Amino acid sequence: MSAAPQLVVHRDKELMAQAAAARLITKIVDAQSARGSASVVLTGGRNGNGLLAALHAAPARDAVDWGRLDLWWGDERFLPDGDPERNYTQAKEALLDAVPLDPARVHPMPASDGLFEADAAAEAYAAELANAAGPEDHGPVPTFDVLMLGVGPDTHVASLFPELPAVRETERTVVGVHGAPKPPPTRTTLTLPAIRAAREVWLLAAGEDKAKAAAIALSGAGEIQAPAAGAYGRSRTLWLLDAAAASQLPPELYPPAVA
Ligand SMILES: O=C(O)[C@H](O)[C@@H](O)[C@H](O)[C@H](O)COP(=O)(O)O
Repeated sequence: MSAAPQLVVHRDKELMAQAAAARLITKIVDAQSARGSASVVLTGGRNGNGLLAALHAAPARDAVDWGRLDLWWGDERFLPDGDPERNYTQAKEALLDAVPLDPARVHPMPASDGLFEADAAAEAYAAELANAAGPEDHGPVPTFDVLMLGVGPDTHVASLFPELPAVRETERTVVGVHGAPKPPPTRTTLTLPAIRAAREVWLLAAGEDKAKAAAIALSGAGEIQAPAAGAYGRSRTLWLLDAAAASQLPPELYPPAVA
């Protein structure tokens, strides 16, 4: 488990998205320089897609070698391929269709009109992750350089919702979700063990509607009641917030004490 979460608070959600995009570019470029490729897990939702749109517009965008980037998803809404509500569809619109990715290195989660129903789709994605893992990963998923997670107002991350079975999973890396409180009800999601395989986990929270969730998750809540509290990386856990989302954090967490 990484040390205590780090917090970075930006003025507003637009600046948070731009700063997070710049941070991601640097992280990818550093990984590609050190290891020849980079591995990133994308998240759905307004903050996740806002970051991708900011990355699309970033002046340094093409410092990334897009052909040597592996993209995975933290969760997916179990809908037909091309459905506008799929996280993959929205990521393509926000960024992916505008950059020269290697299609073999882009790994969307299965759609509902494919070969599988949701639970089997989750098993298939877990197998794809395991197939991509090497001896150096010491586990059933590749070592992601950055795994990004939007934070829901109820503290959910990916499709791990408070008290539901998926957040309690301790063995499998991907599971199906049924009866999700955030539509659509059927989803597939990485589990906390898979999330924790990442070198760095970045949690994105912008907007007043995330203030309570951020305060709960960062104040010692348990992961079953507050899944965001259980999302941490091997070497770093970074919360990227805007001032509105940070507005209810306890004073010992934010603002930082003046040295
Ligand atoms: O499929 C999804 O909906 C997302 O993966 C989900 O986990 C999202 O990141 C959060 O609900 C935050 O969404 P917003 O950024 O839109 O609040």
